[in-house]
Amino acid sequence: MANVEKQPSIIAILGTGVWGSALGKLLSNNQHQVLFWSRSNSTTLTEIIPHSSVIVSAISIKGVQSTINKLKNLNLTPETIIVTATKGLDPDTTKTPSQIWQQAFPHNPVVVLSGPNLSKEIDRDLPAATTVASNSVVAAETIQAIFSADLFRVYVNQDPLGTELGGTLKNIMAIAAGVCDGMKLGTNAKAALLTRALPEMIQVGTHLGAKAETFFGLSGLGDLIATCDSPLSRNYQVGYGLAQRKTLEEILSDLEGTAEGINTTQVLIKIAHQKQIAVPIAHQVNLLLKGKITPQQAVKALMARELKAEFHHLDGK
Ligand SMILES: NC(=O)C1=CN([C@@H]2O[C@H](COP(=O)(O)OP(=O)(O)OC[C@H]3O[C@@H](n4cnc5c(N)ncnc54)[C@H](O)[C@@H]3O)[C@@H](O)[C@H]2O)C=CC1
Ligand SMILES: O=C(CO)COP(=O)(O)O
Repeated sequence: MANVEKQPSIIAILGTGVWGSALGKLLSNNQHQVLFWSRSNSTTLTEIIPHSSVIVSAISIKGVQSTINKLKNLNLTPETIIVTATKGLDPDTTKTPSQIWQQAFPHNPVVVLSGPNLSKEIDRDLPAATTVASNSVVAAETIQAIFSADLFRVYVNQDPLGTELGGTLKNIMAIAAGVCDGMKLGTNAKAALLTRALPEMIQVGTHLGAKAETFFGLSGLGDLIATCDSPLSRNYQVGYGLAQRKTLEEILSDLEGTAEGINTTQVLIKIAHQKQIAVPIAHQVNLLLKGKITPQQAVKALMARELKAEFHHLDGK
């Protein structure tokens, strides 16, 4: 890590859901002053943004653009670092949250924070690691210093898109993993699913400009392992419920917080169609979410795919 001072900063957190609250707690424990904003509390953005050197967004994807629109009138200084912790894709533009933030604030450094970070475990002070990624190494190292703690280890990465897509795409795979466990398909099936999920994520990521190696890091493989193996994951819970033949409406009515994978699946299918990328697992998750197939039919379809070499470079396709 570069020689970045761990001085107390004033940090605005946008979104007071479970992730925004957990991030706020980490920062308060590091002696930073945390100012929270959410659409439902009485504090206004005008009251907190001008005082903050860092803005952390932990808003679900559906609220990112409207929150940015509110911030645009506030004349951010170009030194203000924007950190995005959202794991989703915009349904209208298919953009990632960091792309939306960067487009709105082209002169500000934008840092992606993503990793295997189930908020309930972090709230219980269990050890965890994450990645902060940016085109600005200085900004990423500043955020690394601000968040790092005895129980929260932060790595820097220079591939913000790959870091963001790892955390976003694994939500689709977490739905599939929940289905797999809910159907009690066994350990072999789960291992096969997760192992094939990773190259599917890499295929999409590299088509969109991310580096393949990023997907082997905390934000890719790390988050895939965490979310696909934990009943704490809301996306996993969605898949588990589908395997029990609950409707999506029934599942969502019991769900605590946001399962971004539902929207991400739809957006990914759109991207995959436009760019002609094969996304077999996401395709089955999409059909399941839409109620067009049963979990059993999804398994059958994945098992019946055309036989092929394990790695693309082996058959040149
Ligand atoms: N909970 C977790 O363990 C983690 C969650 N994330 C990501 O962080 C994001 C937030 O997740 P959670 O806090 O878990 O969800 P949550 O459902 O608990 O909170 C969502 C937050 O977004 C805000 N929001 C939603 N729509 C909005 C709108 N139209 N305008 C303004 N604000 C709006 C809500 O008010 C709330 O503050 C998601 O993208 C999630 O994938 C990332 C890492 C870990
Ligand atoms: O991204 C997460 C953990 O890293 C949280 O997963 P869920 O959104 O599925 O709960």
